[in-house]
Amino acid sequence: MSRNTKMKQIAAEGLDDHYHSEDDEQFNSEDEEIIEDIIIHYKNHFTKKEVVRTLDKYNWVEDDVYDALDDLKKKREQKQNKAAEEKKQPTGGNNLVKKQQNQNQQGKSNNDQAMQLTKQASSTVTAASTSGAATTGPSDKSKTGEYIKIERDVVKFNSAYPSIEYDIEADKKEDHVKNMNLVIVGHVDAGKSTLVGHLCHLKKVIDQKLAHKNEKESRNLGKESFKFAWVNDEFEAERQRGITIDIGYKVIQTKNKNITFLDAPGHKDFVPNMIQGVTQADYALLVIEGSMQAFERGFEFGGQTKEHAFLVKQLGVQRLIILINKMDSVNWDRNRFEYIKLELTRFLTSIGYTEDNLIFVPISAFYAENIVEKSKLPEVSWYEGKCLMDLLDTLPVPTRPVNTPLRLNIYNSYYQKNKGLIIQGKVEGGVIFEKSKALIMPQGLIVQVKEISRENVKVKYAKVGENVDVHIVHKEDCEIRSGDVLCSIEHPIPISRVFEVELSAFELNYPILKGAQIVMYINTAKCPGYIKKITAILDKANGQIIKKNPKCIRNNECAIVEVCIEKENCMELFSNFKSFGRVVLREKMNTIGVGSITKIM
Ligand SMILES: Nc1nc2c(ncn2[C@@H]2O[C@H](COP(=O)(O)OP(=O)(O)OP(=O)(O)O)[C@@H](O)[C@H]2O)c(=O)[nH]1
Repeated sequence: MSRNTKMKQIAAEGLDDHYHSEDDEQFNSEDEEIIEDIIIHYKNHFTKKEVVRTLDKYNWVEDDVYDALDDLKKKREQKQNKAAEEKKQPTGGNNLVKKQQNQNQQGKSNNDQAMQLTKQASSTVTAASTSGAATTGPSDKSKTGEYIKIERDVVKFNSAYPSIEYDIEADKKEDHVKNMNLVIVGHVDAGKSTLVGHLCHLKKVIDQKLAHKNEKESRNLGKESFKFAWVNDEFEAERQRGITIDIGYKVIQTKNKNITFLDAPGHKDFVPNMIQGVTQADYALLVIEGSMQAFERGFEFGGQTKEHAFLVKQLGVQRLIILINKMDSVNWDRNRFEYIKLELTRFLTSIGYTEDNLIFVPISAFYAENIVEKSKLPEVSWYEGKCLMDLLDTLPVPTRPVNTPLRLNIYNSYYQKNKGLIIQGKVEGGVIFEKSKALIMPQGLIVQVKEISRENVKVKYAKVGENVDVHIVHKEDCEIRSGDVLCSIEHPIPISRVFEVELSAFELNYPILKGAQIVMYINTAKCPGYIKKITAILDKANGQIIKKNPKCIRNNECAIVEVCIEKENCMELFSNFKSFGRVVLREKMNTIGVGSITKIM
């Protein structure tokens, strides 16, 4: 019987004074676990006695206990802060970072002021320096929950990192399966969500009850054709509009791999969400609607096929599987397939793909033809290639940079009652270990990694390429956004507001001028800013400068520009970390360029 039930029983029996103090009490293991969880959650804030007293006071109703302790903690902190303020003597360094953080949080930072602060800061990470590789174990000098003084070293920002050896083979018991991330892109309504939804049905990734529910509800709304798409499109707005808005994640196992399918939205308005999916992907599936007129609609100016293919390439995905979908609606016409293949090959090779890296498969996502099994329909007998899942199973898992400092790109975070803060993200570099310390940037906050889980399974460490949930010891006042980075304390990711980009301009309605207001996407972070300087126009073929200090950048030109963003953000040289060194430029809902960071200032 748990303490909670015990208390209720005792209360019912009118024996409220049965328990007096912690000293004369016996707790069963469940009680101990609850007490332990609370103590861990409020590390260094409450004693066991205080926790037990509060639990007793609130009849072991945990939600009430957490609320009460939260209140108490806040009050104590306010009191302590007040006392500290009174004592405090003005100092330089640490206040500088706080000041920057305050400015960032309040969104009030004025460009020149922040630049001034950036220049004043000197050149090492003081509180964080540790003897070994900080990513492999806790640092004894730095304290969890402490904001450290991140000092800027532009020379370091612009040099290569040392190679780091991680002792991960020591843990042989842990079976790291081959993980692969696949993003699914394509023009709106091409059938991306239907494909993932149907795969989930066939692979029994979703519960049959949910499948029936989706079928029934979509039929009642006259939208039965979306019954598979609803597996991913769970939000009301998505179902009403019949489109995907946010990235959907589904993990499906093949014979040899765990494949995470990232279902990206096809609609023009949600390209930023699509970019978020692409930045996590090893390969991309480009879904094309094969029906008459539909391919043409998606392929022409204003359609998303070209923009998606271009972004996928520029964001570093080299291999594309092109699924020509809805082939049932054209009677599996081989000529239609060959025509689309020809047109797409022409375009895709013009933007840098090699023919060897393009694979075309005719499919019907709705009728599951050529998806998990090769189609047996006589109309499809002309297709000699593999079905989608067999193809995916044969793709090599890309080699990933394990010997780099830890870089975990955060794309979501949420607070779980009784547990603390959970960070969801992808390890882009190095290794993250449970019970280690790491740094959240750009905040400069040291955190303790309590637990790591992959696919809801606890693991001792996670390597580059893996999507994980990281449970960290919670710090209430730390606001974490998509695009922040959990990184090694010893080798923190650079942060800056000003940087140089080698940019390829794309689909411009009018030239880009100096001072143009733009939105930069650095990995998944959205950074508003402006073009500070146009340094040169480059020859696309050989990268040589053909014009210095031009007035503007025209469509399809390649240029070197200096960009200034409103707030400091995490970034890397493209040559150090591709995923943090790539940028996408958008203006008024259109993607106007893609580039790589060549200098951090
Ligand atoms: N005939 C036929 N229709 C299909 C097929 N695949 C998808 N559809 C239909 O196409 C419509 C759009 O499908 P979705 O899966 O929502 O398309 P999407 O690409 O995910 O759309 P967005 O996420 O909004 O970009 C739905 O009505 C599907 O039933 C197919 O193989 N054959």
